[in-house]
Amino acid sequence: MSNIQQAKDKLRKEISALKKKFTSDELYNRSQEVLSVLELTGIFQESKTIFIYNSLDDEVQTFDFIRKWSAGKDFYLPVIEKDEMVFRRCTTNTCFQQSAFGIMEPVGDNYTDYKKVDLIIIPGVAFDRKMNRMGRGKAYYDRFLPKLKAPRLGICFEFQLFDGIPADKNDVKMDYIVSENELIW
Ligand SMILES: Nc1nc2c(c(=O)[nH]1)N(C=O)[C@@H](CNc1ccc(C(=O)N[C@@H](CCC(=O)O)C(=O)O)cc1)CN2
Ligand SMILES: Nc1ncnc2c1ncn2[C@@H]1O[C@H](COP(=O)(O)OP(=O)(O)OP(=O)(O)O)[C@@H](O)[C@H]1O
Repeated sequence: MSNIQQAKDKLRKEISALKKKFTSDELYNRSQEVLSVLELTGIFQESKTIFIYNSLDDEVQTFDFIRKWSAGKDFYLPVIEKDEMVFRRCTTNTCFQQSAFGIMEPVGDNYTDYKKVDLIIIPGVAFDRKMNRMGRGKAYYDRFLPKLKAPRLGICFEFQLFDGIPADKNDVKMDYIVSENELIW
């Protein structure tokens, strides 16, 4: 394993320990703060077709947010299919199926009209103020993002945001990062 991969794994463990200090209620409340910053941004307000994610317990919680905005915006969620990430529509009628990672993935057709996407909202384990992002170590987003021209907006809790994190040439940079306390672009 390279030095960068080792440094990333170490940081993943550190973040995982930090997250354990918060109850799920605290993470839910912080999620609401992060999302209220997101709602203030022009890029979110102006976007209609949005790629987002269905959160795991330790990520910014998106479930209520998607429902709240689903009348005015079209949301799509990731599905892992043959080790590739694809996106499917999420409406109030969508059926979900639990993936191997424990994520609820929409059932239905894959959406491939990538040029219509206005914004992609991306989870991460850690981000830095130079716009680097580190994920869960499977490179799904790093492989997917070059297919899309839409602005990339990372969302995270403040304790996941650093001045610098380990990054290499494959890591795709964010255009915006939003936390409870910061909006970076
Ligand atoms: N909410 C959400 N959905 C997503 C992602 C994500 O990061 N968050 N993905 C972004 O890629 C894709 C799924 N990728 C995932 C990759 C790893 C793990 C995971 O739980 N990994 C374990 C460690 C597994 C291991 O032992 O290697 C972990 O992080 O604890 C989950 C999802 C698509 N959907
Ligand atoms: N675009 C790519 N194509 C092929 N392999 C890649 C690509 N990006 C990263 N990898 C490899 O995949 C492995 C995991 O990468 P890395 O730790 O950067 O993932 P990550 O940032 O956590 O993933 P993700 O973007 O899915 O959240 C590394 O071995 C890395 O070299």
